[in-house]
Amino acid sequence: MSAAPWPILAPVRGRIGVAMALSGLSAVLALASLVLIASAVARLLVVTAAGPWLLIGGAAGCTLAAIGLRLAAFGQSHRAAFRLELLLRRRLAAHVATLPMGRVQQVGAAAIAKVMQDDVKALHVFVADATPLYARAVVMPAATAVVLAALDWRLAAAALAVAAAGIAVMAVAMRDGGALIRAYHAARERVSAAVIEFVQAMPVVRTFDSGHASFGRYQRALDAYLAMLVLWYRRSGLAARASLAILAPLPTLAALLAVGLWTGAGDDQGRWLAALLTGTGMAEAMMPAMALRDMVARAGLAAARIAEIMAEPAMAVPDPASQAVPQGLDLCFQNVGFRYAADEPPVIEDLSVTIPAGSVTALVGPSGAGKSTIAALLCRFHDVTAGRITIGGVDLRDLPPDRLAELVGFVFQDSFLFAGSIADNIRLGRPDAPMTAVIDAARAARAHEFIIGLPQGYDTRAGDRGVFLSGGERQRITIARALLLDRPILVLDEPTAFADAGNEAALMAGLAALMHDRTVIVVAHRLSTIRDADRILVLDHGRLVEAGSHEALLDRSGLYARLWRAHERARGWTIGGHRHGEAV
Ligand SMILES: Nc1ncnc2c1ncn2[C@@H]1O[C@H](COP(=O)(O)OP(=O)(O)OP(=O)(O)O)[C@@H](O)[C@H]1O
Repeated sequence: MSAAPWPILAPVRGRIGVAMALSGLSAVLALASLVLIASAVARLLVVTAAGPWLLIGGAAGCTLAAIGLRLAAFGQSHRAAFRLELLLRRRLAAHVATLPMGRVQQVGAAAIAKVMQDDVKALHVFVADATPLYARAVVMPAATAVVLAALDWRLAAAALAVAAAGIAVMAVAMRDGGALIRAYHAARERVSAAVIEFVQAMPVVRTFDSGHASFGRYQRALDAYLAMLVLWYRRSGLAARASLAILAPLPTLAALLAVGLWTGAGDDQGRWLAALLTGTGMAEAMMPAMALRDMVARAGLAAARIAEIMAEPAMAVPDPASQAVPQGLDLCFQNVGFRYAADEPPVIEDLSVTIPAGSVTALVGPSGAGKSTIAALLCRFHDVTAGRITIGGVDLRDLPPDRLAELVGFVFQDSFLFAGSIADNIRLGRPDAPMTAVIDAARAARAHEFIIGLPQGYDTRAGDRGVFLSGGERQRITIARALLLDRPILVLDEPTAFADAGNEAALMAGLAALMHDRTVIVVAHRLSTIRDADRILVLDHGRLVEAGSHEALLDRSGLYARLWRAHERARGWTIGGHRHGEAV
């Protein structure tokens, strides 16, 4: 992983350059002010000399200008930081929007959000605060060395020797610095992740282990973090403190005094005073170098993570010139194969089946058979790795994404609600839909009754910090959303997953309305919900093993018949081992 943040700062390089130049100039003026003060004091020591008002005025002017330039430098760097933050967030958002949905799920929405928030923020802080300091840490010692050399080479040599000793000891403190900083940040991130997991998993934690085992992970992360800090301290603690002591003003002052007295360089009071005033600042200006190195490393890590997301390949989009138009809406799987990663075994193998337009097709099979993967392939969350899927004879990959979205609607298990009103959530794909259409969709999805019971009805806020809705209620809102969109092909992955026995029937009635005149592919665990499907495709280990109507499949006495019998048995049994209807 590259640890250099500079390439990613290219869009604001100009502004950063100006900020650094202003900061460097400010350092030079601060130095000039010291030289002028030294000259003024030297003049005052000579009784006959007239009041050195010009020098004092010059020093005051230089100081004010130095302060002004420093403020201007930070102003520039902050403007650059805000611009960079805006640019990076926009670019990341635009790029993430082009990634295949399946890849977004694999990388993890939380991980992507962290890059877009925290890593971009880290670069903001770096540009805003570190770049002017960086310029100062380089310009100030260099300019001081020049001034000292002009005053007296022996005094310059003394100050440089102290600074060199400080840097040498600092280099010892920073050996393995890059690796240590990376390990330190990795340990810190593990602590953050463990805290988040601990808090998010609180309901499970409290139910199952009263916190002992789960706290262990957090504890281990903290222990590793502490061990990291101790190691870092052992490796570099003494050297770091020694370097800070050497780079403090006193050692330089002592060296300048000693050399001045010894060589006679101090005979010229003006020069000596100037050397004493300016020389102490040389070593001190180098002190932030250590903190800056850490900031550069942190910004480098953030930049590398941003670059990693930006390097994720976008979903292949068809050539805009190719105007492939589906002839009808038959869905056809032709020798479809799919694997989640090149080095993993296929989860779908040689699937060939045609789903006629207007039919209801159910996908069933044991857990892990590949049902949800097929649903995801139909929505192009992933692209097939062998064969092809066509709509009306056109490969999904040859349809522009917005055209595909116009044809295929979906309802998945994890129904996401945006922060906004319930009505806006239903309107998501059709923001201009009239309220009557929203209510009709909610009625058909069996959501209207509970919505009007909410504090502000359809205007009640849902999603983040909104009203608390049950899993089934959220799912019915997403079904209403799909209904309002009115897509000709509908993919439903476990649409009744959260429904209880009572509202499952109501939900199925709503779904029946949704299925009317549409091509529907429904993934189901509860076989009772799909027994009326036109055709049931039975999958096992990624292969199509049976296909037919409920009755035909029962007659075959194959996998479907076994699944059905298991389903019936499960429905008949209650916890405690009593059959429905038995006296308890
Ligand atoms: N994002 C993923 N990355 C890697 N492997 C995955 C991913 N999602 C699913 N799989 C694997 O693909 C196989 C098929 O999973 P899939 O979710 O499609 O099965 P399913 O039939 O829908 O199962 P279930 O009924 O339990 O939901 C499983 O072996 C699963 O572990």
